[in-house]
Amino acid sequence: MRAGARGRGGRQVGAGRRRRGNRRLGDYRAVRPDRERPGHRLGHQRGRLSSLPPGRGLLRRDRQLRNPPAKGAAVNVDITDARRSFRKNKAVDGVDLQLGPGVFGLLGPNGAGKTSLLRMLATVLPPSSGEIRLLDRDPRGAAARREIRRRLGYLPQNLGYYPSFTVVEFIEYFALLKEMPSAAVPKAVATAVERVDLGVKAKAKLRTLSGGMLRRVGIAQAIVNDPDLLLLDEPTAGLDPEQRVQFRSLMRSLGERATVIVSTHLVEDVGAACGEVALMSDGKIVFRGTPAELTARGEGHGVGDAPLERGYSAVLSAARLSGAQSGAVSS
Ligand SMILES: Nc1ncnc2c1ncn2[C@@H]1O[C@H](COP(=O)(O)OP(=O)(O)OP(=O)(O)O)[C@@H](O)[C@H]1O
Repeated sequence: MRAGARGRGGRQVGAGRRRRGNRRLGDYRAVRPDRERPGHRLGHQRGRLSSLPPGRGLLRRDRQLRNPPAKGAAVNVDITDARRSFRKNKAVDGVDLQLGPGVFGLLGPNGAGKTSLLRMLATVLPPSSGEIRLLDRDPRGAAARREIRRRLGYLPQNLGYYPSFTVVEFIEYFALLKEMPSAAVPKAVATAVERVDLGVKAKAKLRTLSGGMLRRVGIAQAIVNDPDLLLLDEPTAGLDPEQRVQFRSLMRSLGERATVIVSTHLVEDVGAACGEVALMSDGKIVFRGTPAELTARGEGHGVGDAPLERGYSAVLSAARLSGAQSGAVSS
């Protein structure tokens, strides 16, 4: 741990900021889902890729994909028939998921519903219907939600940054939002900074950092409280290859104790870091298994340069065909 990562900004984050920050992190009741997308709007924003509309056809709900965690393991995520619509658009359309510790990859094309699912798990987007239990608590209760948020780490797709904050100040700010004991904050911040390999930039202002470095600051704020449930929405976007390799190793080590869910478009990240993977299409989970099982689905008929990409494209094509057929039957 480097001395440079010790915070001087903790005292600068006053109660007023903390109250405001809590609201911005997403109040279940205050969410205006039809108007607003990201949960965080703390400062200047980096652009978001616009989502394409979902493909045609919907698959039937796939209950046999349920695969409970090993007996005796903590069930940190337990969701049954979770749905979230934005007007007529079914962003999440009947998802069942039970997850214990480990690294779980979430794959799927643009608009498949990955971010919406993660936002529900992050308690910033209430489901339209269905049951969600996180860390053995029901997030509909205010006290339970607060406890979940203390033990949660969330890197949204678009995290806003205060440009004039230093790296340490920013991560400290999130540590305080997560209600960590103030005495524990400086060490936790220093550890998080080191884990994302930003020790040399600890005192740098955020406005001076590159996009990839900012993403690493985002990862650091997500892990500062050593969360039991870590949700990462495209964490490796903008990271260089060396940093991506380091990040995968960080995920594997975090996943030994916590439940880590990573939404990504990079199938190599899934192959290298995830014990299990789910593929979403049109709001549904259309595949769940190990990366090796996904690879096997592409043998002989997938499209792509890498074996895992062929598995991905084969499952997706089958799901789209099945969705189109069920759409044709019902119409
Ligand atoms: N706040 C919102 N208001 C209206 N529609 C939304 C909102 N959030 C998501 N959607 C829609 O829900 C669907 C799922 O979007 P979501 O962002 O969850 O997908 P995704 O799989 O994360 O996509 P990407 O890979 O492009 O990030 C899309 O059709 C999207 O346009």
